[in-house]
Amino acid sequence: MSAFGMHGPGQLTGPVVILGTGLLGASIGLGLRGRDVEVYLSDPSPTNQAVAVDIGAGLPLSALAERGHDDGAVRLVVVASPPDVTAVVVESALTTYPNAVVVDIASVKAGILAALTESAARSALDLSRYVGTHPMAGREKSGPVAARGELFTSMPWVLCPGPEASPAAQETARTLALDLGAIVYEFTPVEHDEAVALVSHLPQVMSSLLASRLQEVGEHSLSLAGNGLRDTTRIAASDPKLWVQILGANAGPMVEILHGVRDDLNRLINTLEDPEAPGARLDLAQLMSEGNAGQARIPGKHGGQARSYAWLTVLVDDRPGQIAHLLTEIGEIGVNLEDMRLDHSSGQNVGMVELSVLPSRHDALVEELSKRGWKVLQ
Ligand SMILES: NC(=O)c1ccc[n+]([C@@H]2O[C@H](COP(=O)([O-])OP(=O)(O)OC[C@H]3O[C@@H](n4cnc5c(N)ncnc54)[C@H](O)[C@@H]3O)[C@@H](O)[C@H]2O)c1
Ligand SMILES: O=C(O)C(=O)C[C@]1(C(=O)O)C=C[C@@H](O)C=C1
Repeated sequence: MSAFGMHGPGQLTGPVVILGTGLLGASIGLGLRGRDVEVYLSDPSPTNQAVAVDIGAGLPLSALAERGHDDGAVRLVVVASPPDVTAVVVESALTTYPNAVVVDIASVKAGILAALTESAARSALDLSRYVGTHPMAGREKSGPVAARGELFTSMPWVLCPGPEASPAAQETARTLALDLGAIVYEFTPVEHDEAVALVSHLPQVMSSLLASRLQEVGEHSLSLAGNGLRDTTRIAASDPKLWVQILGANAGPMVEILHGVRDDLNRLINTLEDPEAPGARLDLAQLMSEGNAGQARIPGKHGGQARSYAWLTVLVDDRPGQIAHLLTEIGEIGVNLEDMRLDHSSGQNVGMVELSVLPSRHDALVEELSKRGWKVLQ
């Protein structure tokens, strides 16, 4: 596995065809249109296709011929369909667009390459033009309405070329990812599936398991929900149809990891059943510090080393223009924001803007914002 740095934007040339215009397909279309690449969109759902066109992710595929192109002119096809139909859609794209590189972006990779390899053994399928890829960027929402052109900025994008993928096809796939601002990694399909089982699929399962505990709880208890619960359950809102396919296609690596989680849960249950037993407190401390050690290993933005940021909270009146005003003032103060979260206290006309900055800039920002009349909580 290896990682590649960024190059200047806008090197990909069209026409590009995107098959599947949901969250990911429409986000890729928006990102490419932002770089003036010619993009054509197709989706079996007329509504998803029309919405993607309306938000500016590209033109309907029917416009390809109207613009004087035949199928042979298409340079790149991005397959952004659900995982279970991806191999079939890739196969048909390789046939329909004889000169195009075809990439897919499905969340699991080994099964798709295996299905295509099997088809190629029976037919004249040209897998030198196919590269499996996976942008490690998404949202808990689906469909083109949730699409964002900047979704991929500074996020990992994995290339998983099969043995037949030509160097030119791999270069096109890499250029797509880099043009959309991603950091490119190269993994084998099997390495990829094992890695995402831990860093993507386990978090989804844990979040869903946790949130499912909330189904029966009374509203009285739920009214105490704070950020701990929100932070750990955001992705429990993800699309079940997509995740049934992802988990089903990566069952082997998941089962191995879940056995380890089960062992840890058993250990915790045993400890809590007798919290006064000798060594019990030490066990709990060890569990927490093992979590600390794992969390500290998660890389920060831009694929760099893990880094901790300092947070501050600014209270803003809940009226239009306040957040824009705050951000303008932070720009004037000259501090770079690393992250931002918004929250509202129920029943109060006040919003809370949580800002994260480099620790070395924290105190100066608190002081400057306070001087300018903002209410800052640290
Ligand atoms: N959601 C994420 O966070 C995320 C992140 C990275 C990769 N992915 C992968 O991207 C792909 C798309 O996911 P999404 O989140 O955009 O889902 P989505 O449900 O938002 O969009 C999927 C789209 O594919 C269309 N579609 C269905 N059958 C099709 C077919 N045969 N041909 C072409 N299009 C078809 C659907 O109508 C829909 O518009 C999936 O393979 C998923 O694994 C998702
Ligand atoms: O941020 C989110 O909503 C995601 O969960 C995105 C996420 C992930 O990072 O695990 C989920 C699945 C995809 O295959 C890729 C990205």
